[in-house]
Amino acid sequence: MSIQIRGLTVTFNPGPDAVTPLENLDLDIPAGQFLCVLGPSGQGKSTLLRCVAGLLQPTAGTVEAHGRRVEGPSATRGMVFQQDAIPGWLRVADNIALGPRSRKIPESQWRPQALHFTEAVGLAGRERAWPRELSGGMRKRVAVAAVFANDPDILLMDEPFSSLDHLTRQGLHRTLLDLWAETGKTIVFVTHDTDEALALADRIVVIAGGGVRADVVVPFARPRTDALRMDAQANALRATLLGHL
Ligand SMILES: Nc1ncnc2c1ncn2[C@@H]1O[C@H](COP(=O)(O)OP(=O)(O)OP(=O)(O)O)[C@@H](O)[C@H]1O
Repeated sequence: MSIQIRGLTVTFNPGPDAVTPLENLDLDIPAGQFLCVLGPSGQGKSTLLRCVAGLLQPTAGTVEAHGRRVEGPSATRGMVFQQDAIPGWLRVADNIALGPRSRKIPESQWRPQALHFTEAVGLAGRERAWPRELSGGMRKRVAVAAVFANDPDILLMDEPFSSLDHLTRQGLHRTLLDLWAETGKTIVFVTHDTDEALALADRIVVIAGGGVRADVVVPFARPRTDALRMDAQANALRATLLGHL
């Protein structure tokens, strides 16, 4: 599902203490793209994602998903947050089934998908575990399986892996890229880490000063390995991006 953002402006606290992280921002995201949104702290990345999610109404401008105006949250747009947002009182399997169950989808429809994504994220055999019995990386795997099991068209991910160590994060990158390749969903992934964006994205936009400061295509084939850190073209792209941060 494609996303069109036109003239997006968000002002918090109108008046003398007004903050306007986004001002007249335009962005088109084609269906199936893996877009990373990069930017310095406090420049409106999360605000942008919340507008696309329908969790925040813009002060001006519009967000459209597949040609329809976003006016509130919808199951067609799934979110994964930085915090461990999975409910601690639900076992792994119930966490992964939470979305379709709460939408009253018949179990015969969601059960095979839930099992598939449980396996795909590497949690087969842990279905009856409680979140507190899992590592931080495994809890993230539950969150990723849960969002895919709810079958949104668009995945909005706000620094989902930033609390994880390098190796755990790399593992989750591989899992996410495999699931993205398999399902063809549109992903908007916010990060402040240039290397994470280069590892994941088809395209990277830098958000700063209210708008899109840079918009680059990432030309590297997948799977991308640590060798990318040594690659001259990747270094040039990294330098360009860092120059905008
Ligand atoms: N609900 C709110 N009320 C008032 N100001 C807000 C609110 N949400 C965000 N802001 C302000 O808007 C600006 C942009 O915040 P936002 O969280 O979108 O930035 P960000 O780029 O995601 O930052 P970070 O990388 O640190 O997460 C900041 O100055 C923040 O303080």
